[in-house]
Amino acid sequence: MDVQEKSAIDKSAIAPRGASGGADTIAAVSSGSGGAVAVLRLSGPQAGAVLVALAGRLPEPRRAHLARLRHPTSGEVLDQGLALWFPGPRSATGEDMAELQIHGGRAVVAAVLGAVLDVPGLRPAEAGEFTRRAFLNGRIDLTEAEGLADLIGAQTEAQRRLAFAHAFGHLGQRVEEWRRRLIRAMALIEAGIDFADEDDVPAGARALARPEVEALHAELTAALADRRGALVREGALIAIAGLPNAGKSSLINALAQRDIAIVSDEPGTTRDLLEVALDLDGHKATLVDTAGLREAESKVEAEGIRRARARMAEADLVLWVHDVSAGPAPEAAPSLETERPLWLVANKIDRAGPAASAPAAWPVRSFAISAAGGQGLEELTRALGGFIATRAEGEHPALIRARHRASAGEADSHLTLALEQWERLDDELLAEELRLAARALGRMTGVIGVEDLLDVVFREFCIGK
Ligand SMILES: Nc1nc2c(ncn2[C@@H]2O[C@H](COP(=O)(O)OP(=O)(O)OP(=O)(O)O)[C@@H](O)[C@H]2O)c(=O)[nH]1
Ligand SMILES: [K+]
Ligand SMILES: [Mg+2]
Repeated sequence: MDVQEKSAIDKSAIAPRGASGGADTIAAVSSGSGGAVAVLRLSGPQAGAVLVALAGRLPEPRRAHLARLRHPTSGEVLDQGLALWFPGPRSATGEDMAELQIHGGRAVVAAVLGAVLDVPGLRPAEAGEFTRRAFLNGRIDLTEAEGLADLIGAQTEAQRRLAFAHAFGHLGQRVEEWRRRLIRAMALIEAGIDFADEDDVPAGARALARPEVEALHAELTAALADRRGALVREGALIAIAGLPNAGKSSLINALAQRDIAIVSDEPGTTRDLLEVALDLDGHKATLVDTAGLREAESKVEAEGIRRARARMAEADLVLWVHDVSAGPAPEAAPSLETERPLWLVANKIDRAGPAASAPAAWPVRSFAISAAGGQGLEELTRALGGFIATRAEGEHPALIRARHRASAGEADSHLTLALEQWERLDDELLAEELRLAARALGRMTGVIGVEDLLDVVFREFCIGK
């Protein structure tokens, strides 16, 4: 029986659109708009010929060469710039590639790109197509492609660091290592199937495989329990809660420095959840303003309160806002029916004076602020950034996206079943469970069965990447 999983995908089934036999040659501007220098990239079998047509000759591989760039048919000089030649397969996409660094002016870029695309057989690249070709040619795995998308989109320092590790193979290597170990365990069991009558196969092949499967199962379960990747990528969810009129909406407006929520002296102003994405001291967070918690006076308010409680139950942190001008903070932290981390934010210290601002002794962190006046907000922002940093720190987590968690979860459930039924399943069925687990892991890096996923992954890219 063949115990090796297919190690490469069937490329013909997922070749770039429009490809016939060999791929087309694609071209696009890969630099952002508006810079002094624009970078034009070409990939495909005609890249070298186009470079010769424009720059006069093929530069030495991977060396920048200053060249006059001419229109291939009219001979008109279009610009002077740097030409680079990256012969495949040792290029970013695995194909022959050319790069032109030209002046970034709109007219220059349009003229050079136009001249390139005038060459028969050349066409503009679709969004993410360079990266897609790199994946199809085995230069990167699917998790690395996602990492690149995240790196380009990273908005905070923590996201940049995570995406960088991700883009350069951290997750892919770990998952491939899991998969290889799984295939080894499967091979042991299948050896038992195929050669049961031969003497040299250890009788205890199954017994040898079990500790390895147990170890893998434990590692996968731990990776699934680790939510740090999601925390950095999606950001922390911070719910602002409290009694009506505590100043929750005032606080979200102050932290966002924008007028997001309606503030009024009427209790029960906020009904719907209001969310805003913020960069808190270099860390991404989503803040949610919620309806004040009390006995609802209307159906709409009751629904608002139900939503508030539901969102609080999911939050990484709840900020409990208390109006100190209305009396001292409650002696004990309010029961939220959930066990989320909770900080006390004593608000309106401008009104009550510093004496009243000292919050009651809660077993949590507390802050004294004025959402309206701005006091204490800087300290609160820094503490929130620190909270996210602490929760997200440590070695780079394995599972970052929902897609990764789904694959790992599927693998995990096959391993759980295999271990539970270990003695009852015959060799063939046991090996099948392990094979299904290996397949689920293979989908994460894209070595198998990812045709349906490619559009989802590569859609995130911009043109030229
Ligand atoms: N003096 C003072 N007033 C404040 C402060 N923060 C909020 N307020 C006032 O308190 C009142 C209620 O503020 P909101 O932000 O609407 O309170 P809320 O908690 O969102 O109220 P609901 O949405 O009704 O639950 C408004 O009149 C605000 O102007 C503060 O720091 N100092
Ligand atoms: K209010
Ligand atoms: Mg409000």
